[in-house]
Amino acid sequence: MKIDEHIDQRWEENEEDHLSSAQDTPLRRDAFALSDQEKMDRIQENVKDILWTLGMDLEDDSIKGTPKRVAKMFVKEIFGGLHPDRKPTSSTFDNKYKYGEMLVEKNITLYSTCEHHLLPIVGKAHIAYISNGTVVGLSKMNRIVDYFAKRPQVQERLTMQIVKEMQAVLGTEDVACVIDAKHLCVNSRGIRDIESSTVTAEYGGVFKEEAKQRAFLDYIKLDTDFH
Ligand SMILES: Nc1nc2c(ncn2[C@@H]2O[C@H](COP(=O)(O)OP(=O)(O)OP(=O)(O)O)[C@@H](O)[C@H]2O)c(=O)[nH]1
Ligand SMILES: [Zn+2]
Repeated sequence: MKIDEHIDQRWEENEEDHLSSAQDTPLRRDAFALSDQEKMDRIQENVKDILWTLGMDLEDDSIKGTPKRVAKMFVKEIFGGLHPDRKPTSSTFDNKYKYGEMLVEKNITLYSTCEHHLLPIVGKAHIAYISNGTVVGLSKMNRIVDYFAKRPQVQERLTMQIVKEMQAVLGTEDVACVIDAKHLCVNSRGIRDIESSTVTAEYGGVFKEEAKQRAFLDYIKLDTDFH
């Protein structure tokens, strides 16, 4: 059986309704019909083909393991966050101590991959929220960033996905995220501007108010002009 027929057949067996929104990563409905191992086997052959086409000697000691390495890196590492099973479970707690101000988790290290060129995006994410009775373990914010970053991404979508997930976990709209990142597709090729970086922001609930945004940006000391 050809692999695509195989995917179709598995999809028929597992079909369930899937409502997607604008912030969702554009996945096909059969995205998880293949197992991780089947994906790695297939990608390994694809990478071998690319290297062979480029004229590389695949018998060379240093290169012969590359197709397998790249396949594993794609499926298990840099695109590992495509699979919903890998979404981190976020422990939440009652806000017993009644902390009512903004909580900011800043300078979260971010490594993602630009979906236009498959080159790295490297930067920092900053998240703020105001509890409405629930608080989340601090490290869970770093984990949420990492999960959504491990996909082919555009920075705008990544920023929105982080906010949407935090809102769902905390049961409040009052969540904000700012990302400041360098795109290697801009820095190392194409226009080759090593200095430029990209800042994106998503503000939910009370963070739509300018005063709250200012307070958040003050915490993270990002020099952003409003007008
Ligand atoms: N909006 C947005 N654009 C991105 C992001 N990452 C990369 N890009 C841009 O996607 C665009 C793709 O443009 P194309 O003209 O199709 O590709 P290209 O010919 O390689 O373009 P150059 O990079 O200008 O050489 C480029 O301008 C990238 O800078 C992102 O996260 N958000
Ligand atoms: Zn790019």
